[in-house]
Amino acid sequence: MIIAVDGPAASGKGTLAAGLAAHYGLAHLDTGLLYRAVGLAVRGHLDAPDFEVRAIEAARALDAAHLTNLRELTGAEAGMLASRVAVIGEVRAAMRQYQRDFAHRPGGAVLDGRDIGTVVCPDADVKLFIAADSKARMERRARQLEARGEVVDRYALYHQIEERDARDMANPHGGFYQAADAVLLDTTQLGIEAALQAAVAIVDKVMAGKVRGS
Ligand SMILES: Nc1ncnc2c1ncn2[C@@H]1O[C@H](COP(=O)(O)OP(=O)(O)OP(=O)(O)O)[C@@H](O)[C@H]1O
Ligand SMILES: Nc1ccn([C@@H]2O[C@H](COP(=O)(O)O)[C@@H](O)[C@H]2O)c(=O)n1
Repeated sequence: MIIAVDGPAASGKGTLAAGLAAHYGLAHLDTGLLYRAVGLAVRGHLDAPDFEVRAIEAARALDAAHLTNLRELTGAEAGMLASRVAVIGEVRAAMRQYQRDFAHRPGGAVLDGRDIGTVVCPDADVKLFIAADSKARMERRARQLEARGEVVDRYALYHQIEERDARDMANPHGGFYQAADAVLLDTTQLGIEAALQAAVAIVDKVMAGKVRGS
């Protein structure tokens, strides 16, 4: 079984994807980490004339060894850098096969990101699109950063999240929209456990429908 989980920044899709993977015994890939790793690899070259070339080279050279420094990868700077490299078509193309190979591994997988249900795995068995309002997402991200000792300016964080979402949605190479066959799950009013229960219920219902339809 392949489950695609897409949604905007800090909507909780990574938490849900990890929970679904544990529930169904599937492997999990947070595809945002791939873009974050490429972003960090070209940090300091944002205004250089060869920025795109460097980003494409970094994407082509990416492997699992670049995904280990989770503290740096999950920081705010990496998130902004990721959304800058994510608008480069060749960067996305370079990482597409890695994601598809992961998805099609024996035993199944859950992938979360922006374009999993639309571009990376249009053939996924179940597609979820996770939403939550901007204020809830900002508050979740603020608490996450504070829990690891960072000082948070909530006003700046809110605008960072909005700016990143706007860039992601306007990305002509991005595929960041709800797939026609994705189920929308709005978690604004749901805690982590309730959101996971709702996601499991959706997956079970979609898969039961497939069995009945086959
Ligand atoms: N339903 C929820 N209620 C409250 N907090 C939540 C909920 N879902 C996730 N969180 C918390 O919000 C923070 C962000 O969640 P998570 O990393 O899963 O989001 P994300 O959509 O994967 O973010 P990004 O794509 O920007 O990396 C985490 O600290 C997580 O524990
Ligand atoms: N499938 C994806 C995943 C991520 N991106 C870009 O990376 C940024 C960081 O992603 P997070 O999920 O870790 O927040 C995100 O803002 C996108 O620009 C992507 O394009 N496609």
